[in-house]
This record gives sequence, C-alpha cells and structure tokens, in this order.
Amino acid sequence: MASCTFVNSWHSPQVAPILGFKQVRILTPLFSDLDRKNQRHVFLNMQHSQCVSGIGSGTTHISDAKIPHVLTVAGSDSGAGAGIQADLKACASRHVFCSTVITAVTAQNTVGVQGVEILPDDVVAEQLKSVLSDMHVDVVKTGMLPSLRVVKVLCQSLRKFPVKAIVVDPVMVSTSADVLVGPSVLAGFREELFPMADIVTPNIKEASVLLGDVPLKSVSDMRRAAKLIHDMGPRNVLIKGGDLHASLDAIDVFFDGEEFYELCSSRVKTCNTHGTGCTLASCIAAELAKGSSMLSAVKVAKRFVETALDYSKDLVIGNGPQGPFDPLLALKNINRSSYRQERLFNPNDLLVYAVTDSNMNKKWGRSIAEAVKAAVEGGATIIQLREKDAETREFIESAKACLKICHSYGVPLLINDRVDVALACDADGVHVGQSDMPARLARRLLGPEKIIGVSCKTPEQAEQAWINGADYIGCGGVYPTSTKANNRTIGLDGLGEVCKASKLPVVAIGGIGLSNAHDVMELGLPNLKGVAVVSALFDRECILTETRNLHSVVSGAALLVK
Ligand SMILES: Nc1ncnc2c1ncn2[C@@H]1O[C@H](COP(=O)(O)OP(=O)(O)O)[C@@H](O)[C@H]1O
Ligand SMILES: Cc1ncc(COP(=O)(O)O)c(N)n1
Ligand SMILES: [Mg+2]
Repeated sequence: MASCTFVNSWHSPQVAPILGFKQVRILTPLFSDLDRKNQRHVFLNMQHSQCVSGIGSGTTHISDAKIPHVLTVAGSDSGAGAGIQADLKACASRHVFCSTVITAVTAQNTVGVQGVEILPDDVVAEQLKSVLSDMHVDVVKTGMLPSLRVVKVLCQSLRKFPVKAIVVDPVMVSTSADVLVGPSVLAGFREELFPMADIVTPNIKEASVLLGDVPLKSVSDMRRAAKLIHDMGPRNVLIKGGDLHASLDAIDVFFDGEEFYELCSSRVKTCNTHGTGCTLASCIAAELAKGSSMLSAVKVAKRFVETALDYSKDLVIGNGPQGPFDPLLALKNINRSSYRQERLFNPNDLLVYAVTDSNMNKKWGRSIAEAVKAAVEGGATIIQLREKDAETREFIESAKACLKICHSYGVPLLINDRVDVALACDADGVHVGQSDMPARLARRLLGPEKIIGVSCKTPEQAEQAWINGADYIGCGGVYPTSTKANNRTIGLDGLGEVCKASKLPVVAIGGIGLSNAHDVMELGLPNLKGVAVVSALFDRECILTETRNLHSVVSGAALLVK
C-alpha cells in the first residue's frame, strides 16, 4: 500500500493532479459504508497488481484507468456456455471488468444451435462507441463476428479508439459442428482484423478453414498452420487442440513469429467442453489487461481452462451431448451444506453460546468432538471452537467432525480467530478478537453468508464492528475469569453500556455460569441475546447436564425479560 494516497472529497479535483493522477473523476457515493465514514473518497495511484481496495478503514474508489478491463465483441449464447456469457464468467473469475458488445443472438443449448439472429451493423457500431468513448478498455477480445460488415465496423472503431491489445478468437463453427459464421468474413479477417491482432486463437477446424480447408490432424500440422496464419499479420498465433483425437493430450501450439511452444495438459474426460475456446480467449485477454506478457497470459489461460474442466467434469446441465462448464468453480458448492441453504445468521442462536477449551478437554480426557456433541445435546445453540494450541491439520479434522455433529442438530459452528481453518472446513463463521484479523478482511475472505463475531469492550469498538460488517459482538469479561489472561473485567455496567451503543446483537462473556447467568439476562436489553460460556460447561464432569441447566436458566430469564 506504499503508493496509496488518500484525498478528501472537497479538495480532490485540485489536489489529485498535483499528486500525479492522470484521470480525476468525482464518484457519487453509492454505498452506505461511505456515509458512515464521512463521505471520504479515495483515489489510488498504483499498478493493477497493487490495487487492494476496501481493506482496513477507508472506502476506496479506484479510477477507471486502474481497473483491468476487457471488452468482448461476441455473440450471445442462450445456453450460457459460450459467447458473451462465457466471456463475462471468465473475466469475473479472473477479477477483470468485462463490458460487452453483442453482435448476434443465438438460440443454443447443449444439443446444438437452433437459431441465429444477426444484429444490424449500426447497432453493433453504436454499442462499440458507447463503451469505447466512455470507459477505459485495456483489451478487446472478439468472438462471433457474423458478417464482413461487422468486422469492418469493429476495425474502424479500433482505429478510432486504440486499446492495449486485441485478442481475436475467429469463431466459425460451434463445438456441436453448427456453422456460426459464413466464409464471407474470411477476407475481413485476413485483410483487416488479423493484422491488427496481438493474438489469433483458432481451433483446429477454424485453422483449417482459414487455410483453405487443409486437413489438420497432428501437432506438426498445427505447427505448420500456426506459421501460415502468422503470415496473415497477427503478432502471435495459438492453434487450439481441443478437437485433436481423444487419445491425445490437449495440446495447443503457440507461435510468436520466432519460436513454437507446445502447451500440453492432460485431456479431461468430460462432455462439458462447450465454451472452452471463448473462455480461453477471454482469460488471455484478462491476463493481458492486468499487464501480463503474451506467453504467460496464454499459459495461465490454458491452466485455467484445464482446472475449470476438471472441476466441472461431472456436472449435468441440459440433456444434450455438449454441456457447459463452470469457470467460476462455484456450482459444486451449492449442495455442499444444506444447513447454510436453509438459514442465515439468527441472533437468537446466541442464547447458549458454548466456547470450547483444549486444556479443559485434556484435563477431562475428552476429544473436541465429544465435548461439542455433549454441549449440543444439552441444548447449546451455537458452538465456537477456541483451540489456541491446536496443530492446524489436526484442528481442521476436529472442526470437520464437529461441524457434522453441529449441523445434525441445526446448530452453527464458529472458529475462533482462524479464518483459514474456517475456510478449510467450511465452518459457519469465525469469532475474532481486537488483535485478530480485522472483521472487514475476514468478511472479504469468507463472503457475505458467513457469521462473523467480534470481541468488544467499549461502545467505540462495537460501532467499529458494525461498520466492518460483523454479525454480532461478544462483550466482556463481564465477571473475572481465569480462561483468558490479562482480560479486563467490565462488569454488568460495562456490558450495559456496550449493549445500548451497539447496533448489533450482543452475547455476554466472561465468568458466566449457572449462578450468575440470570443476573446478566436480567439487564433486559433487547439486543442482549445470550451468554457465552467456557468453564461452566467444559470444566465440568457432565457437559450435557450443565448445558441443559444453563439453557433452562437463560431461556427462562429471556422469557421474563420479554
Ligand atoms: N477435454 C479437454 N481437456 C483439457 N483441455 C481441453 C479439453 N478440451 C479442450 N481443451 C482446451 O480448451 C481450450 C479450447 O480448445 P478447443 O476446444 O479446441 O477450442 P474451441 O472451443 O474454440 O473449439 C484449449 O486450450 C484446449 O486445449
Ligand atoms: C455465440 C457463440 N459464440 C461462440 C461459440 C463457440 O464456442 P464453442 O466452440 O465452445 O462451441 C458458440 N458456440 N456460440
Ligand atoms: Mg471447443
């Protein structure tokens, strides 16, 4: 963050140029975050690779010129495996902004192409102008260009609005062998577009058509084709070998005008290959937009497609022979946890909040899972694993076992401090202290659905936890406790102050047990939702009984208060 500069909004137009910003835009605050933070605008003067936005205390606005941006000029695929839809997904997955100019609307599915409607040239021209005259586009990627006129319109626009790089995927035939683009465009490709291109990426069939229907069957045929297509003017050529014989690896041939590179990956056994070419070209464009060299962009793209195909090999979408794949690597997670599907964070889950302690488990000869099972059977409404000394691998295994137990009772499981462990075992969330990972950063890593709790002793900390996107706060120590060293006791008064100031639900913690839980709940503050307990459950002979008793005291007090 060394080259990051903050400029207050009221003097930004004057100050920003002095600081060396090329483009200054006053951005309208969109998010309530900004309101909460005195409407502060932030301009970043840094390379893409250094752009870290939104972490820490400031809301960051990164100028248009600093956000890697690919414009795709391609056809729409209703089945969303290829075309514009594939390009959007690939760019999103590579963290690059993608704008779209649609050249044709195709009716497509996993069976094949049922219809193609070509958009009028002036509609394509207008879309190009809209995007290129306003936005800072780094790289243009082309897919289906359905007519010679569209190729010409595109080349004109590119001459008027030059970009850093042009990636041309000369789409002609779909994987399902349907013809998408007729031979009339070939002259436009050869004479106008290819000489402007930084890379052209035909598949074997397209390379063959470009060369006058010469058959291409082997890697040496692909090398010869790469050389001949390079002679048509592009700076680099990639001949894609997805359609090589199924017994061969997936080999692509890259030629930069001097050297040949064979990019080889194992062939993923799957029918879900519809859109591989579009995805590959978009990923190359995305990497170029971030500033990569051509060879490394191509290598990353090839590895990206292989990873996505492998991830998606067993997905079943549609009934035809050519399924789409999942470049966002997200679909398999949908059924991963039926529990999370059913419910998001419910503040009432804080009622009986059981926090484990490895020393106590050791003392009583119990595994973490045994302790957790007893607590949920006794009526704990949420579990936090607080395993300060656990070895990471062992901790992940225990956490997975605990998660199974908790979910079978519909109880959420949080991990103390260790966001990595929470991610690894797909726990329901984390609880972080004031010196642990900041809640806002934890939220970024865990996503919007996970539960995040923050330990707070003061109203200011409670306010900050809310700003940082926490779901609840843990407030204490309410009473003196030996579980946590050097922990200042804030008493019932301190708890009351924090609750009154907090916009978030609160769970009280610190020295709470059967004898005093009622006093805590009797404070009767509407956002005080429950008590968090360590020793009074886990440093006892029978965790189940203790939890059951505590549950009855706390729920009784909560009812009285209502
Ligand atoms: N079954 C597969 N396993 C691994 N990689 C593949 C597979 N099929 C295609 N690819 C890769 O996907 C990319 C797109 O290739 P290809 O399918 O030939 O293009 P298109 O989709 O334009 O027909 C290439 O990098 C190719 O090697
Ligand atoms: C709109 C559109 N653009 C491109 C392709 C090629 O993709 P693939 O070769 O994977 O079928 C397609 N099928 N549809
Ligand atoms: Mg293909």
